Amino acid sequence: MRVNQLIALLREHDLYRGTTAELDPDTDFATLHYDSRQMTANGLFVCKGFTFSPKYLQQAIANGATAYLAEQDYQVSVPGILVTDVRKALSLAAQLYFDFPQNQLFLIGYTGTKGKTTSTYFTHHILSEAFPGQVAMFSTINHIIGNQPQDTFKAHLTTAESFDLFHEMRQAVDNGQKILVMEVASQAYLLHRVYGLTFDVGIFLNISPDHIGVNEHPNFANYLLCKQQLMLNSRQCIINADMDHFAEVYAAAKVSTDPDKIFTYGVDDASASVSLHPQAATLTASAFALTANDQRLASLAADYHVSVPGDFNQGNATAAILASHLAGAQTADMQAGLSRTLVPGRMESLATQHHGTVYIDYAHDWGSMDALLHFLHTQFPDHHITVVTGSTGDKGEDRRAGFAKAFNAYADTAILTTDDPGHEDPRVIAQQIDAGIDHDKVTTTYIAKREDAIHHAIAHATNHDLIVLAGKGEDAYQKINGVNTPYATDPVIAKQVIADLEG
Ligand SMILES: CC(=O)N[C@H]1[C@@H](OP(=O)(O)OP(=O)(O)OC[C@H]2O[C@@H](n3ccc(=O)[nH]c3=O)[C@H](O)[C@@H]2O)O[C@H](CO)[C@@H](O)[C@@H]1O[C@H](C)C(=O)N[C@@H](C)C(=O)N[C@H](CCC(=O)O)C(=O)O
Ligand SMILES: Nc1ncnc2c1ncn2[C@@H]1O[C@H](COP(=O)(O)OP(=O)(O)OP(=O)(O)O)[C@@H](O)[C@H]1O
Repeated sequence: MRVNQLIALLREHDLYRGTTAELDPDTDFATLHYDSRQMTANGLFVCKGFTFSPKYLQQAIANGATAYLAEQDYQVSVPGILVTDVRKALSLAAQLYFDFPQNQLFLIGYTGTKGKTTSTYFTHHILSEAFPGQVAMFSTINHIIGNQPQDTFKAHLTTAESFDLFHEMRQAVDNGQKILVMEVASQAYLLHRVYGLTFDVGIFLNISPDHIGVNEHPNFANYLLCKQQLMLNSRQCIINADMDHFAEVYAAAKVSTDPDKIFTYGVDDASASVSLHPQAATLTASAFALTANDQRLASLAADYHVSVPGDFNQGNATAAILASHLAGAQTADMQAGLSRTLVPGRMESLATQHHGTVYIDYAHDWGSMDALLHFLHTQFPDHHITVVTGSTGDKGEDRRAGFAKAFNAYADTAILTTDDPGHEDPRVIAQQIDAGIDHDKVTTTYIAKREDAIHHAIAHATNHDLIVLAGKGEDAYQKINGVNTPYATDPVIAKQVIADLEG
């Protein structure tokens, strides 16, 4: 990466402030990195981060950095390129270093408080029907950058740091991928991980208060603003017409996108581009039909079957249908892809012979718990609903009261247990949830060990029961006092309990 090209790019974005010492304009950096431990010879080191320390720059120089990119002059032995915003500069530098891989991909990005992972999986499955072996995916669970076993690996963040994002995009392109579907967290815009990136399709699923607090968003307005950035940075937009703040999100989309390229969907909504008509829901799947109000989408008018239950998943599926259509998939691909998609830890259902149906679901805040329990309560009103859950420590304290609210509305029994307590006492977290529970409506028990809580719930259930194991999905750890303590996972434990009980 030539320094003069980098400076030109930084100037284009009005980020460049000068250098701390003379830098040969023909300097060609062999490496770029933001982690001193990864630095190698003739590299450009990027100084960024809440916990950044100048000693990292010294270490990077010792490892081969011949210049640095930063917001301040660190007065070290190598020259610095100074910028007004180093996170934006890192994103641009990464694009240049990896030769703008996004230009060789059809890019689909999902934002929303809930449903990003599920919709991303739906879209990946549909597009893989249409374009086998050519669809990359960056989700909270897995990244897929090619077709070899080593090209699928676990994610660290919902949206990766810009450098890692463009690195993986480059690998995906080199592996023959033509389309990328990815999740775009609000944090990604807050921390400029996707700065300078334009999506071919940006989808806004929904928004409800979450991720507000220390190290996240200062308030809801900032959370909404960050999420709206996806609309401002997408060539075509898809928006859920039924969500809160729809008008504001639509207005944001219109700032940069012709209304002809903004598509909406809603339940029984004749004014949306496509209208979703829910059909029969079963304990383990759901079905719906679409009608098109925008004649360009007439081919999407059809019946669809989704292998994961939940009315909210019909909305997620509709978003995926629209996004896949814009990427070139056919209706038959959508029907096949949706019927085959299972999302790890999201509405996974286990049928038993004598102990009801067990759901494993990632619901870990009020919005998701409410959506899940509302669905079960309204669709299966004759069933008894038992929820096994805790709430994470060290963050999201308002989730505790939110859980109680959802239980009061829709649950019969709550078994409070442990879920990533961090540095807090899980019993105290459970007491805080319990404090909001109306005990005339909801029978509540505390069982500290999650494995025992799951056993208790299933063992006491009959075929009249729906048991929801909420919050952990397929997480294989409990975060306790800063340590990821191994945990067998909810599905493994539930399957074992069912096998022990039923043989
Ligand atoms: C508070 C926060 O958002 N932190 C994120 C941020 O950290 P940062 O850039 O401030 O860097 P840092 O971890 O303080 O480290 C400082 C710098 O020193 C460098 N370093 C460090 C040690 C060393 O020896 N040498 C060295 O050079 C590091 O490489 C880094 O550049 O950028 C890092 C990537 O470069 C992220 O890993 C990190 O996410 C933390 C772990 C995190 O948990 N973030 C959450 C809030 C998050 O982003 N969540 C969203 C999902 C939200 C949703 O569900 O919607 C996500 O996208 O996952
Ligand atoms: N459209 C939706 N509306 C409300 N709740 C939903 C919706 N889609 C999924 N959920 C609930 O939210 C949980 C998380 O879903 P998913 O992982 O797809 O969302 P996400 O946006 O990736 O979430 P997170 O940001 O928490 O990782 C699900 O397990 C389900 O309970």
